[in-house]
Amino acid sequence: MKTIPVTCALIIHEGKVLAAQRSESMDLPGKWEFPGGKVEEHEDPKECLRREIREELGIEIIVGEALMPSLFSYPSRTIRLLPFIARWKSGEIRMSEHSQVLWLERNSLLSVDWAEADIPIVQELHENWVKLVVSTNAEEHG
Ligand SMILES: Nc1nc2c([nH]c(=O)n2[C@@H]2O[C@H](COP(=O)(O)OP(=O)(O)OP(=O)(O)O)[C@@H](O)[C@H]2O)c(=O)[nH]1
Repeated sequence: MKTIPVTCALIIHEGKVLAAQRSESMDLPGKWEFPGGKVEEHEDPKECLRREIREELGIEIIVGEALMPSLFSYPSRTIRLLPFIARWKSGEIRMSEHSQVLWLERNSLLSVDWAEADIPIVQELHENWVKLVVSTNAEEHG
């Protein structure tokens, strides 16, 4: 089976990370994820992520460091999830696909029901919170 590349954004703002809940009309309904989506043919992953976030949340982001990809097989498909640290650049969040979003702190990061493919990424973020979140937050405040 073909592996599907999927980008996702760990959007850091005010020392928190944005998590989005998949709605009933999506697959994995009710599961939490980092927003993003499938990379189109010949598309640059960072460009894909900026496009997906614009479509799903209506905001512009600055895409930064790539984290370790997560390869995961669901019963019907195998995905390679490509996570990137990102910052909120402009716009107001308007959800077009998700049922809700939450800004999570380190101590609430493990409390939501993550999509299985996201778990290694969530763990990496939890372990490296200071490096990944606190330093991104410092950049945000220049
Ligand atoms: N965006 C995103 N998708 C994820 C994550 N974790 C995870 O397992 N997935 C899975 O990756 C696949 C692609 O996600 P998607 O539905 O957001 O992609 P898309 O918007 O391009 O899809 P579509 O245009 O086919 O509707 C889905 O099967 C989704 O369940 C995640 O953190 N972010």
